[in-house]
Amino acid sequence: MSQQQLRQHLLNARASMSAAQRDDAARLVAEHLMKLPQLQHPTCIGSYFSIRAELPTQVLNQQLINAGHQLALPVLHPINRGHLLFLSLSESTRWVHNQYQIPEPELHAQHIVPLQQLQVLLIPLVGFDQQGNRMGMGGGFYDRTLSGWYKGHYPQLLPIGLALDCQQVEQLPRQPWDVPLPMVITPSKVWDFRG
Ligand SMILES: Nc1nc2c(c(=O)[nH]1)N(C=O)[C@@H](CNc1ccc(C(=O)N[C@@H](CCC(=O)O)C(=O)O)cc1)CN2
Ligand SMILES: Nc1ncnc2c1ncn2[C@@H]1O[C@H](COP(=O)(O)OP(=O)(O)OP(=O)(O)O)[C@@H](O)[C@H]1O
Repeated sequence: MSQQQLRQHLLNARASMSAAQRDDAARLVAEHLMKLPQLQHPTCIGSYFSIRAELPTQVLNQQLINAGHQLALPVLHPINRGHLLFLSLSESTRWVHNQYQIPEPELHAQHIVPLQQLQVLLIPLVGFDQQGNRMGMGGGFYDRTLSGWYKGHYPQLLPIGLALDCQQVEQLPRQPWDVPLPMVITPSKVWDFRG
């Protein structure tokens, strides 16, 4: 199976679940997440605005805000193509749609949160394997975001992939730029890939 066929296969698996099943899954993932030591005091968390059949994050995001965490959401970088910026959310955040029709906070330079300030980064997955290798939508956005982390630039940051159980495969082909995740959370389990 080619990379593109595998991505389509995993997207189909994800889409075959009902909205109610996905909501149940999101509740279980939120329970796992909220128990992590990193979330036991108010902190700064990068999250995402879920679309289509992704693990839903709207309820989870509100739960994190209610627990006192500061959230930052991804915005496609307007100049540095293929890169993401993370913008802090507030009650006055205005939303715009990006080129993929994903809602993102309106870009204001003063709302940019550098990765140095994030303790946790929640990452949408199309698939993941038993070594923590991930597959995304194919834009390389999170590969670029994670490359600095992989080099040790943000030692405080814990990247966590969020997924449905049906998104796990035994082994994904690993590209040179792929950064394996230290942790993935699915409804059934917290997958800790750290040595
Ligand atoms: N909710 C969410 N937000 C996210 C991501 C994500 O995967 N999920 N991203 C994760 O990287 C970034 C956006 N990357 C994306 C890359 C491709 C497509 C997508 O739908 N691609 C279409 C082709 C569309 C086109 O080329 O115009 C496709 O593959 O069918 C979506 C998001 C940042 N924000
Ligand atoms: N660190 C990087 N620097 C430059 N280009 C990169 C980097 N990481 C990935 N790319 C490019 O991005 C493209 C997409 O990579 P890939 O198919 O692995 O995306 P993905 O991991 O599925 O998507 P995403 O990271 O958006 O979730 C590749 O063609 C690759 O050349």
